[in-house]
Amino acid sequence: MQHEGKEALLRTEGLTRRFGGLVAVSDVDFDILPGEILGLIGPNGAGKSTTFNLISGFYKPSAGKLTVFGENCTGKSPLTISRMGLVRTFQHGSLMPSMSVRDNILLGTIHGVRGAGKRRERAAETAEMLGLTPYLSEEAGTLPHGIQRLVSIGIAFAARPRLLCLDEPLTGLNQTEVANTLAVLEKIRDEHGCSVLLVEHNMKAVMKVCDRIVVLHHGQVLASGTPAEIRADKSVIEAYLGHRHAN
Ligand SMILES: Nc1ncnc2c1ncn2[C@@H]1O[C@H](COP(=O)(O)OP(=O)(O)OP(=O)(O)O)[C@@H](O)[C@H]1O
Repeated sequence: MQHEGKEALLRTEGLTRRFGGLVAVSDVDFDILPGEILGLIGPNGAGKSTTFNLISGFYKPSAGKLTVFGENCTGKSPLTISRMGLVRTFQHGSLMPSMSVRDNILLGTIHGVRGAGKRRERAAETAEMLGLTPYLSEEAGTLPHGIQRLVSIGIAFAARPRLLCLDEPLTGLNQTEVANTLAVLEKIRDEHGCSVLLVEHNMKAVMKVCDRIVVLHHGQVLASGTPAEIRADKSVIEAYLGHRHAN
């Protein structure tokens, strides 16, 4: 499948994951295109984390196919997939709190950059890009939450992925920190052509920054389209309202 001449960076076809009798993700098809920020949203329990774990190799699919950068990656390990250029963060942070920001970012260069000098250069460039230069020598765990979240993105981006997958990077951030992080994501996309997959509950932020959005509900794709299309989609509105009423 091509989208206006663009070949997908990532494609799922019939992606399915069962946990015993529960089908967490069922027959999910979607693409991520070069240079786009794709939002993956859905009410609690919709299957977002499971999908995220499937595409980064942390879970093996029960059925279906995963293609990353044109290669069949179904059942491949997280390390193989990350070395190909799909790098992820984790919901509860991906940093080493007792290490400096510099050493944390250096962790992200281990597989992709040869030589200590080049690694330090990459870490410095990454910090500059994310506005983390003033914090390079600070112990990461002592920094404000918003800065720690950026360091987690910095570790992932230091590998210069072609596809950066972020698991709820905005949780617990204030408005200024959210705006700052969204600006960083746009910079990563605009200056490096890196695509971003954003799994996120902050709907306002998703609507603002994403080029396209895929909505999951009960483990299936309920809708996909531009933010304007998703905002106007009756089935999406019902899924979220129903969910809110259920709680
Ligand atoms: N390891 C697991 N074992 C059993 N069931 C699981 C497991 N992981 C997820 N599930 C179930 O699969 C369904 C989808 O869960 P998932 O965590 O993917 O949803 P989510 O959209 O990420 O939710 P949230 O927004 O609350 O994080 C839920 O019913 C959940 O209870």
